[in-house]
Amino acid sequence: MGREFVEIFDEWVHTYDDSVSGKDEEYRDVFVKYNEILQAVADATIGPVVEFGVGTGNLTEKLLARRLEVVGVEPNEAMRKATAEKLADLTLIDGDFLEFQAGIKPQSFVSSYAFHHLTDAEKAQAFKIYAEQLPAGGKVVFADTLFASESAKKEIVAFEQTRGHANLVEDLNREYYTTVPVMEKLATDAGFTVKLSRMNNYVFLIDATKK
Ligand SMILES: C[S@@+](CC[C@H](N)C(=O)[O-])C[C@H]1O[C@@H](n2cnc3c(N)ncnc32)[C@H](O)[C@@H]1O
Repeated sequence: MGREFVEIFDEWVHTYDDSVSGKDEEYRDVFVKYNEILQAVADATIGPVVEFGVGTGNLTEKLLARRLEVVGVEPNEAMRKATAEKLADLTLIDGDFLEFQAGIKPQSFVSSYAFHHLTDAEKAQAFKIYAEQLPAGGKVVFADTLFASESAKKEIVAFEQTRGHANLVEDLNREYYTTVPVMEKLATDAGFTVKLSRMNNYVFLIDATKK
């Protein structure tokens, strides 16, 4: 579920690691401090952990470096193949934020740069699923683009338009980037205490702990 954007990554898989390292001018601001952002997610995680939207495995590597038990969930076949080549021992399954058979009892659900593929209604559903599966003290740690408000989003989209970043503008309009107050409410309503911290001009760290 929420898989409507999966095919975009059939192409992007070939250049994704260039994008995150700042070589794609349009996305440079989105990926500012990429490695620190992923490290912040990994540092806030307790294992065993289910990671959604693994992509090319960059967050996974940081989780494994902490010696956490990880099950990767990735709906795009080309991304699964790229990550399996890098991390041969990783348990990596086809699935998504809402439908996954991880086969472990996780203490955390984590993700970076992917939760915006879900509508806000699907995000609410996801938090409920995680609340049911986690013990008290269990974590949801996501890094993703969020906007302070709908008007802040409009201003940023207009700014990117003026500087000719048409692909980024299309992405921001097409996918389900939500706001800080909405994300706080979705997590709180599902039974989490949530802390949001700004990581760059786009990305926030969402650190939620089950009550
Ligand atoms: C922008 S990439 C992020 C990759 C990696 N996590 C990172 O931080 O670089 C988004 C990833 O989410 C995956 N994805 C798309 N829809 C998804 C869904 N509904 N559930 C889980 N992952 C999804 C894509 O296939 C892609 O690998």
